[in-house]
Amino acid sequence: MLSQNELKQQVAKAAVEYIQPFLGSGVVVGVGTGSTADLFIDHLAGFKDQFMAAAASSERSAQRLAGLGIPVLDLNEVQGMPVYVDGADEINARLQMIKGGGGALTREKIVASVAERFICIADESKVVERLGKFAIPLEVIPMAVNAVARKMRTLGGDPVLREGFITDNGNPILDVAGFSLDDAAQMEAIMNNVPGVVTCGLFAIAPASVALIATQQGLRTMKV
Ligand SMILES: O=C(CO)[C@H](O)[C@H](O)COP(=O)(O)O
Repeated sequence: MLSQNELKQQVAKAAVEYIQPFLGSGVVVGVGTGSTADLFIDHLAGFKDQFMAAAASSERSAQRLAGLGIPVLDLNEVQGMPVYVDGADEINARLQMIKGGGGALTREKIVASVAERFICIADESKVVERLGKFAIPLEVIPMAVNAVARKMRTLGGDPVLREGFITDNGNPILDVAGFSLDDAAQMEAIMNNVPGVVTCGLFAIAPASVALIATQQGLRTMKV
Protein backbone atom coordinates (compact mmCIF):
# COMPACT_ATOMS: atom_id res chain seq x y z
CA MET A 1 0.00 0.00 0.00
CA LEU A 2 1.43 3.37 -1.05
CA SER A 3 1.52 6.21 1.48
CA GLN A 4 -0.23 9.50 0.74
CA ASN A 5 3.15 11.08 0.12
CA GLU A 6 4.08 8.35 -2.37
CA LEU A 7 0.78 8.95 -4.18
CA LYS A 8 1.52 12.68 -4.27
CA GLN A 9 4.99 11.94 -5.67
CA GLN A 10 3.45 9.77 -8.35
CA VAL A 11 0.93 12.37 -9.49
CA ALA A 12 3.50 15.18 -9.39
CA LYS A 13 5.73 13.23 -11.77
CA ALA A 14 2.75 12.36 -13.99
CA ALA A 15 1.79 16.04 -14.16
CA VAL A 16 5.18 17.01 -15.55
CA GLU A 17 4.80 14.35 -18.25
CA TYR A 18 1.24 15.51 -18.93
CA ILE A 19 2.24 19.14 -19.52
CA GLN A 20 5.26 18.38 -21.70
CA PRO A 21 3.37 18.89 -25.00
CA PHE A 22 2.51 22.42 -23.81
CA LEU A 23 6.09 23.43 -23.06
CA GLY A 24 8.28 25.51 -25.35
CA SER A 25 10.87 28.28 -25.38
CA GLY A 26 8.56 31.21 -24.54
CA VAL A 27 6.16 29.32 -22.29
CA VAL A 28 5.24 30.35 -18.75
CA VAL A 29 3.96 27.56 -16.49
CA GLY A 30 1.42 28.43 -13.79
CA VAL A 31 2.33 26.80 -10.49
CA GLY A 32 0.11 26.28 -7.47
CA THR A 33 0.74 25.90 -3.76
CA GLY A 34 0.83 23.05 -1.25
CA SER A 35 2.63 19.80 -0.62
CA THR A 36 1.56 18.26 -3.95
CA ALA A 37 2.50 21.43 -5.83
CA ASP A 38 5.88 21.38 -4.04
CA LEU A 39 6.57 17.90 -5.41
CA PHE A 40 5.44 19.06 -8.86
CA ILE A 41 7.94 21.93 -8.66
CA ASP A 42 10.71 19.49 -7.76
CA HIS A 43 9.98 17.35 -10.84
CA LEU A 44 9.46 20.41 -13.04
CA ALA A 45 13.00 21.55 -12.25
CA GLY A 46 14.30 18.61 -14.28
CA PHE A 47 12.68 20.16 -17.37
CA LYS A 48 13.60 23.81 -16.83
CA ASP A 49 15.37 24.04 -20.19
CA GLN A 50 12.02 23.31 -21.90
CA PHE A 51 10.12 26.46 -20.84
CA MET A 52 10.85 30.09 -20.10
CA ALA A 53 9.57 30.75 -16.60
CA ALA A 54 6.88 30.12 -14.00
CA ALA A 55 4.16 32.25 -12.43
CA ALA A 56 3.56 31.26 -8.82
CA SER A 57 0.44 31.41 -6.66
CA SER A 58 2.37 32.04 -3.43
CA GLU A 59 5.62 33.33 -2.00
CA ARG A 60 6.30 29.78 -0.80
CA SER A 61 6.11 28.33 -4.32
CA ALA A 62 8.01 31.27 -5.81
CA GLN A 63 10.86 30.63 -3.38
CA ARG A 64 10.92 26.91 -4.13
CA LEU A 65 10.91 27.54 -7.89
CA ALA A 66 13.67 30.14 -7.69
CA GLY A 67 15.70 27.90 -5.39
CA LEU A 68 15.65 25.22 -8.09
CA GLY A 69 16.74 27.68 -10.76
CA ILE A 70 13.36 28.27 -12.41
CA PRO A 71 12.81 31.98 -13.21
CA VAL A 72 9.63 33.35 -11.61
CA LEU A 73 7.70 36.14 -13.29
CA ASP A 74 5.34 38.63 -11.71
CA LEU A 75 1.88 37.90 -13.12
CA ASN A 76 1.73 41.43 -14.52
CA GLU A 77 4.55 40.45 -16.88
CA VAL A 78 2.66 37.42 -18.17
CA GLN A 79 0.34 37.54 -21.20
CA GLY A 80 -0.92 33.99 -20.89
CA MET A 81 -0.09 30.45 -19.85
CA PRO A 82 -1.03 27.13 -21.42
CA VAL A 83 -1.31 25.37 -18.06
CA TYR A 84 -1.77 25.98 -14.37
CA VAL A 85 -0.96 22.99 -12.15
CA ASP A 86 -2.18 22.82 -8.55
CA GLY A 87 -3.50 20.54 -5.85
CA ALA A 88 -6.89 20.60 -4.15
CA ASP A 89 -8.42 19.87 -0.78
CA GLU A 90 -11.53 18.32 -2.36
CA ILE A 91 -12.55 17.64 -5.96
CA ASN A 92 -15.83 16.25 -7.29
CA ALA A 93 -16.75 14.48 -10.53
CA ARG A 94 -17.47 17.85 -12.19
CA LEU A 95 -13.88 18.86 -11.34
CA GLN A 96 -15.14 21.55 -8.99
CA MET A 97 -12.81 22.00 -6.04
CA ILE A 98 -12.32 23.35 -2.57
CA LYS A 99 -8.88 24.91 -2.28
CA GLY A 100 -7.08 27.11 0.18
CA GLY A 101 -6.01 24.65 2.85
CA GLY A 102 -2.60 26.26 2.43
CA GLY A 103 -4.14 29.73 2.44
CA ALA A 104 -3.14 30.69 -1.11
CA LEU A 105 -6.66 30.58 -2.57
CA THR A 106 -6.84 34.14 -3.90
CA ARG A 107 -3.55 34.05 -5.78
CA GLU A 108 -4.38 30.52 -6.94
CA LYS A 109 -7.66 31.73 -8.43
CA ILE A 110 -5.95 34.69 -10.07
CA VAL A 111 -3.08 32.73 -11.64
CA ALA A 112 -5.46 29.95 -12.73
CA SER A 113 -7.70 32.53 -14.42
CA VAL A 114 -4.82 33.56 -16.70
CA ALA A 115 -4.10 29.97 -17.78
CA GLU A 116 -5.80 28.15 -20.62
CA ARG A 117 -6.21 24.98 -18.55
CA PHE A 118 -6.18 24.05 -14.89
CA ILE A 119 -4.55 20.69 -14.25
CA CYS A 120 -5.57 19.50 -10.80
CA ILE A 121 -3.19 17.01 -9.19
CA ALA A 122 -4.22 15.06 -6.13
CA ASP A 123 -4.19 11.74 -4.38
CA GLU A 124 -7.43 9.77 -4.24
CA SER A 125 -8.31 10.95 -0.71
CA LYS A 126 -9.28 14.31 -2.23
CA VAL A 127 -12.02 12.94 -4.51
CA VAL A 128 -15.50 13.41 -3.02
CA GLU A 129 -19.06 12.93 -4.19
CA ARG A 130 -20.17 16.23 -2.69
CA LEU A 131 -18.02 19.22 -1.78
CA GLY A 132 -18.16 20.63 1.74
CA LYS A 133 -16.70 18.17 4.23
CA PHE A 134 -13.51 20.25 4.07
CA ALA A 135 -14.24 23.67 5.56
CA ILE A 136 -14.38 26.34 2.85
CA PRO A 137 -11.60 28.92 3.32
CA LEU A 138 -12.51 32.58 2.85
CA GLU A 139 -9.82 35.25 2.58
CA VAL A 140 -11.28 38.27 4.33
CA ILE A 141 -10.39 41.96 4.67
CA PRO A 142 -9.34 42.33 8.36
CA MET A 143 -12.05 44.84 9.39
CA ALA A 144 -14.75 42.55 7.97
CA VAL A 145 -13.90 39.34 9.86
CA ASN A 146 -16.80 39.52 12.34
CA ALA A 147 -19.28 40.82 9.79
CA VAL A 148 -18.41 38.03 7.35
CA ALA A 149 -18.51 35.42 10.14
CA ARG A 150 -22.04 36.56 11.12
CA LYS A 151 -23.14 36.39 7.49
CA MET A 152 -21.76 32.85 7.18
CA ARG A 153 -23.75 31.78 10.23
CA THR A 154 -26.94 33.12 8.68
CA LEU A 155 -26.16 30.98 5.62
CA GLY A 156 -25.87 27.91 7.89
CA GLY A 157 -22.08 27.77 8.12
CA ASP A 158 -19.76 27.51 11.10
CA PRO A 159 -16.85 29.95 10.58
CA VAL A 160 -13.58 29.63 12.47
CA LEU A 161 -10.75 32.16 12.24
CA ARG A 162 -7.50 30.45 11.16
CA GLU A 163 -5.36 31.30 14.18
CA GLY A 164 -1.92 32.81 13.59
CA PHE A 165 -2.26 32.82 9.83
CA ILE A 166 -2.08 35.74 7.42
CA THR A 167 -2.13 35.31 3.64
CA ASP A 168 0.54 36.58 1.26
CA ASN A 169 -1.88 39.48 0.68
CA GLY A 170 -1.91 40.36 4.39
CA ASN A 171 -5.40 39.10 5.18
CA PRO A 172 -6.86 36.58 7.64
CA ILE A 173 -8.75 33.41 6.67
CA LEU A 174 -12.11 32.20 7.95
CA ASP A 175 -12.61 28.45 7.50
CA VAL A 176 -16.33 27.82 7.11
CA ALA A 177 -17.55 24.32 7.92
CA GLY A 178 -21.07 22.94 7.85
CA PHE A 179 -21.98 23.04 4.17
CA SER A 180 -22.75 20.02 2.03
CA LEU A 181 -23.00 21.56 -1.39
CA ASP A 182 -25.58 20.62 -4.03
CA ASP A 183 -24.71 23.67 -6.09
CA ALA A 184 -21.11 24.70 -5.44
CA ALA A 185 -21.09 27.35 -8.19
CA GLN A 186 -24.08 29.08 -6.62
CA MET A 187 -22.41 29.03 -3.19
CA GLU A 188 -19.19 30.40 -4.69
CA ALA A 189 -21.11 33.33 -6.16
CA ILE A 190 -22.94 33.96 -2.88
CA MET A 191 -19.76 33.85 -0.79
CA ASN A 192 -17.75 36.01 -3.18
CA ASN A 193 -20.53 38.57 -3.09
CA VAL A 194 -20.36 39.14 0.68
CA PRO A 195 -18.71 42.52 1.35
CA GLY A 196 -15.29 41.96 2.89
CA VAL A 197 -14.68 38.58 1.26
CA VAL A 198 -11.65 38.78 -1.02
CA THR A 199 -12.39 35.36 -2.42
CA CYS A 200 -13.67 31.99 -1.29
CA GLY A 201 -11.91 28.66 -1.77
CA LEU A 202 -14.62 27.21 -3.98
CA PHE A 203 -13.36 26.74 -7.52
CA ALA A 204 -16.70 25.73 -8.99
CA ILE A 205 -17.67 28.44 -11.48
CA ALA A 206 -14.38 27.77 -13.28
CA PRO A 207 -13.53 24.14 -12.42
CA ALA A 208 -10.38 22.25 -13.39
CA SER A 209 -9.97 21.22 -17.03
CA VAL A 210 -8.58 17.84 -16.07
CA ALA A 211 -7.67 16.06 -12.84
CA LEU A 212 -4.81 13.63 -12.47
CA ILE A 213 -5.54 11.44 -9.48
CA ALA A 214 -3.03 9.05 -7.94
CA THR A 215 -4.74 5.90 -6.63
CA GLN A 216 -3.50 2.63 -5.17
CA GLN A 217 -4.43 1.10 -8.54
CA GLY A 218 -2.48 3.63 -10.60
CA LEU A 219 -3.07 7.01 -12.19
CA ARG A 220 -6.65 8.01 -12.97
CA THR A 221 -7.45 10.88 -15.34
CA MET A 222 -10.75 12.67 -14.69
CA LYS A 223 -12.37 14.87 -17.33
CA VAL A 224 -15.89 16.24 -17.57
O1 LIG B 1 -5.25 25.02 -2.14
C1 LIG B 1 -4.16 24.74 -1.72
C2 LIG B 1 -3.29 25.70 -1.02
O2 LIG B 1 -3.93 26.93 -0.80
C3 LIG B 1 -3.63 23.36 -1.92
O3 LIG B 1 -3.65 23.08 -3.27
C4 LIG B 1 -4.49 22.39 -1.18
O4 LIG B 1 -4.54 22.78 0.17
C5 LIG B 1 -3.93 20.97 -1.28
O5 LIG B 1 -2.73 20.90 -0.58
P1 LIG B 1 -1.84 19.61 -0.51
O6 LIG B 1 -1.30 19.36 -1.89
O7 LIG B 1 -0.78 19.95 0.50
O8 LIG B 1 -2.71 18.47 -0.05
